[in-house]
Amino acid sequence: MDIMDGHFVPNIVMGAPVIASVSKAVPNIFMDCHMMVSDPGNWVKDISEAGGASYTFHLEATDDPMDVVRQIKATKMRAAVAINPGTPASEISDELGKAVDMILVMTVWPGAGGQKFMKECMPKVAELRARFPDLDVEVDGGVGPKTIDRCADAGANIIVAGTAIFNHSSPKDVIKFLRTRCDEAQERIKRERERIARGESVDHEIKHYEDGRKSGWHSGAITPLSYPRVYMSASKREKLRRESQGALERGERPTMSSLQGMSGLSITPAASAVEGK
Ligand SMILES: O=C(CO)[C@@H](O)[C@H](O)COP(=O)(O)O
Repeated sequence: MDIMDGHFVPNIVMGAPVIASVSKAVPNIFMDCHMMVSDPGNWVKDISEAGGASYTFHLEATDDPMDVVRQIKATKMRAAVAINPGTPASEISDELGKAVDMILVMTVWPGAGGQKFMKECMPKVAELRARFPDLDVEVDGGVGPKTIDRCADAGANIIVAGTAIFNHSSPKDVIKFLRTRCDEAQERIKRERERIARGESVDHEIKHYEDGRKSGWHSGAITPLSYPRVYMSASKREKLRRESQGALERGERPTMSSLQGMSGLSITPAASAVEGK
């Protein structure tokens, strides 16, 4: 459930009343609420009372993430923290990683469906999987059959997919495919981790992906050299971070067209996704 406030992101999509309606119409539905909002602490109570099961807030939207986690944990909801493409994984402290149930690594700039998957975010997934072996690590944005292997190999075990599912003639098959790839990769990562714990070596597997590029990492290793801590130049990271936090800090907001510019893709209107279903 994508909740957007038109401030943290340049788009507005539903709020607690819609969550409550869905909850009423589909009893016991598990609603993973991705709060793309400027003031994440403000909506915890409303979303919980509306039937939300998991509350994901953005690290860029708060100065006190631990306080937001405490507020979420005071309800029955699971707590999760999301990071934008410009935010390094190292911004997630050990304390925060241990306090949440899930970390969401955005693979597009939040604000709209139909954008291009940013594979540059994959090292962050691998880093977080290595630092928090038992945590749910979610990816969201441009994920589908063509990009799932990168996500699964890096260690993501929870997938959000919009266009790939709603625009397909057989959504069930796509869901099954994505799930199977993640489950297989998770088994492999667990085996690798066990071998590393026993002091055995693990081959550095280089994978060749459909876009002709290759990459690979020790997905189960915990040693700092096994995953890149810095995956972008410091200046690029700062630039991206400024863009991502601009709305809050300078009163500037990314626009729908700047979002398109960042991803390099056209944006699928939500209405056509629904029609596709
Ligand atoms: O939260 C977001 C974007 O803000 C995502 O959930 C996208 O809406 C996923 O859509 P696809 O990229 O899979 O089309």
